[in-house]
Amino acid sequence: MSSSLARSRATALTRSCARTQARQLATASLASQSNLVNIVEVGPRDGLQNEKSTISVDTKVDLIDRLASAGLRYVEVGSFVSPKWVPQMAGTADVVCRLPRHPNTHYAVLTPNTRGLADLLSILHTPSPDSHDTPPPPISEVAIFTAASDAFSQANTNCTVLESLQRLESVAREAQDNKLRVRGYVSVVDTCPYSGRTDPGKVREVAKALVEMGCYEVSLGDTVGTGTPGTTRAMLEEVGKDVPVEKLAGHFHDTYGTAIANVFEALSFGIRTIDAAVGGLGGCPYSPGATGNVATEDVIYALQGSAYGVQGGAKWQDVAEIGGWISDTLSRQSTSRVGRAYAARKERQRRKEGEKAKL
Ligand SMILES: CC(C)(COP(=O)([O-])OP(=O)([O-])OC[C@H]1O[C@@H](n2cnc3c(N)ncnc32)[C@H](O)[C@@H]1OP(=O)([O-])[O-])[C@@H](O)C(=O)NCCC(=O)NCCSC(=O)C[C@@](C)(O)CC(=O)[O-]
Repeated sequence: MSSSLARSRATALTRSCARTQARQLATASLASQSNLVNIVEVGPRDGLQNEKSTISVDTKVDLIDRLASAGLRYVEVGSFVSPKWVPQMAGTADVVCRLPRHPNTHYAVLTPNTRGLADLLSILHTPSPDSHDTPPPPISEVAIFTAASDAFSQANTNCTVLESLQRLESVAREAQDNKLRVRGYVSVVDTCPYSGRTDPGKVREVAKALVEMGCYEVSLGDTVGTGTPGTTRAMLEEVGKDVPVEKLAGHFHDTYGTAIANVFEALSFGIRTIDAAVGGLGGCPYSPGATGNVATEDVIYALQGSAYGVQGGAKWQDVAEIGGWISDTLSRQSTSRVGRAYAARKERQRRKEGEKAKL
């Protein structure tokens, strides 16, 4: 065999070994991963921020209490953002002060800047006037958010992506100094409502920057809800080059009806944290035309009989009841397919029992 042929065979062998090794590593890492899915319930924040009617603090606290009682282990309860930008989040300070205590449920709030974080910290650090023994409100985490396009970042937070990352660095540092975990969001990972298709390379760059500033997890937001399993996979593969899958979460809006398919694509990629909103509530006020998040009850229902379970064991029926209640309270239709089917089934049963009682 000529030496150049031997060299090229050796190179091919090395490449094929490297590919096999990479495949084995990926399989081993997936196999060692739990198949339990963490659901981040964003209904009280992402869900309510876009509602037209005013929502009382009582209703918000009641919603959070019901969600935690149903077994949801992680609830985003509001945002310390400017009320001029997002009026529905104006009562977040009151919500935080009245949070129901559920020891197994983590609560988080969004803080877009140091002003928002300072408002949160002043609540956490001010002793309760009633009793010095009362522990501070149970907030263990903040979420910071930016985007993969300048146009969306400008519309949502009045600055470019780069400026937002600079702004968020001090928020992340200060939050960690105050023993709060930090979660990051990247919006418009599939399409931007102002500038069109998003470059997955930009998503990768921004997600990496968030991890570098200390985010334990980065949630990838298909804000507009245009993603398909194909585009979602391509974006995840790009981001996965710089951010380990254990640090990624999926956040899918359901505008084109592909959110559940995208959830399963993300799970098959190795992601184990999915954001969802009860009743399919939600939408970003700066994402015109986008509908709500994937419904929590739809995600839990779809996971039945699959290889995955739900961390905390929340039942889809309980979540559908809450989705029905909050939708009625807000005088809107639930967009959860499961919630609607469940309500229709209950209505049929009620009618049947009514007819039986008449006989
Ligand atoms: C970031 C800012 C504040 C910049 O807004 P700005 O106007 O550039 O801020 P500013 O520093 O110039 O301040 C302007 C005024 O706002 C006040 N202000 C300043 N900061 C705060 C604060 N934290 N809390 C309360 N007030 C605040 C500040 O005090 C001042 O008051 P004034 O002197 O005019 O009376 C603004 O753009 C903002 O609040 N944006 C929030 C937008 C938002 O909440 N969007 C929805 C959440 S993100 C989302 O939904 C997407 C996600 C996460 O779900 C994932 C996905 O689906 O993609």
